[in-house]
Amino acid sequence: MTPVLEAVKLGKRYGRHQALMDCDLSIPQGRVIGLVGPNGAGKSTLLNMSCGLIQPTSGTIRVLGAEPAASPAHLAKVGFVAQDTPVYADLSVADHLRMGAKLNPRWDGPLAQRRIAQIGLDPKHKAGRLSGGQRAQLALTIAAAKRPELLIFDEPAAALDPLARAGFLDNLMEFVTDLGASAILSSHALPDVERVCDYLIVLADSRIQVAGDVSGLLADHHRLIGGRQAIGELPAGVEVIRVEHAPSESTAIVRADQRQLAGGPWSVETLDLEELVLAYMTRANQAAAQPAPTVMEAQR
Ligand SMILES: Nc1ncnc2c1ncn2[C@@H]1O[C@H](COP(=O)(O)OP(=O)(O)OP(=O)(O)O)[C@@H](O)[C@H]1O
Repeated sequence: MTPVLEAVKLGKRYGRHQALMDCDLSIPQGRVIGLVGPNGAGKSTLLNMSCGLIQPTSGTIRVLGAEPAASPAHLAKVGFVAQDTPVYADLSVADHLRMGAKLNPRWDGPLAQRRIAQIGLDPKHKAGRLSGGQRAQLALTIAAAKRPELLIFDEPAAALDPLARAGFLDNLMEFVTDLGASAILSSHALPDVERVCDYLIVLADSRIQVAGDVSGLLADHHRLIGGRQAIGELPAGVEVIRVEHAPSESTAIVRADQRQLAGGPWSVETLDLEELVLAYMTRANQAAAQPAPTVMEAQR
């Protein structure tokens, strides 16, 4: 099956600043993908490129088997809700739906009307007077009524209170299920990602740190606790993501086959998604803080 998003050596440079570098991705269809990473990691850059709003400066990106925004038909297959869920302040809710119907060949009017009624939005209400939560719901409704194959959200629930956020994410999941669509959402809220996403991308320091099915990633990563020497001499093939030494014991977050770890002088524990993400973000942060090698060192 064609990947929903495929990137090869994808890069984006803004002037002298490299916002994305050497990103390789191949995401299967039908997933809810969480894109996480620290501020300035390049998440919006990747999402904007996926929608064709900005162009790569190196490498390639394909969305649903074609270049992003390759044609009007391709544009219709992708629903995008940008950061801060922008709306036209002077237009009413009903105007937004009319505009959606005009611009989108597969517009599902009944779905849009039903949703607006369900969330209690007054069609006559000016969008500029909606609360952050109502605006997010309007934007979600418009994106879903396009009946896209892929929904892309840049921090969709950032401005919402916990209850509104839970409602918004439930609605998002309903849509994804009803439409049989894939969804990519960037978020800083790791519990949200853990709740709704089955595929994870950690982006930090302009690079993909790790990507894959959440269940597979959780099965492949472990917390090892043991003596400093044992944790310092792990078997070959065990990838250490993060290690911390305390006076009494050391802890390592590792990627390894469970069998490689059996019988060692350490205890093996499972990780949750938050710990896994933080381990990769910390590693990227530490790597970025290392001074660049001198020409002599690099040549050695
Ligand atoms: N139009 C632009 N011109 C110059 N630099 C930019 C531009 N857009 C983004 N950048 C820079 O590129 C880097 C990545 O930005 P981006 O917005 O993609 O990060 P992000 O991961 O979405 O961050 P956040 O979580 O804070 O929204 C940042 O250093 C940002 O300052």
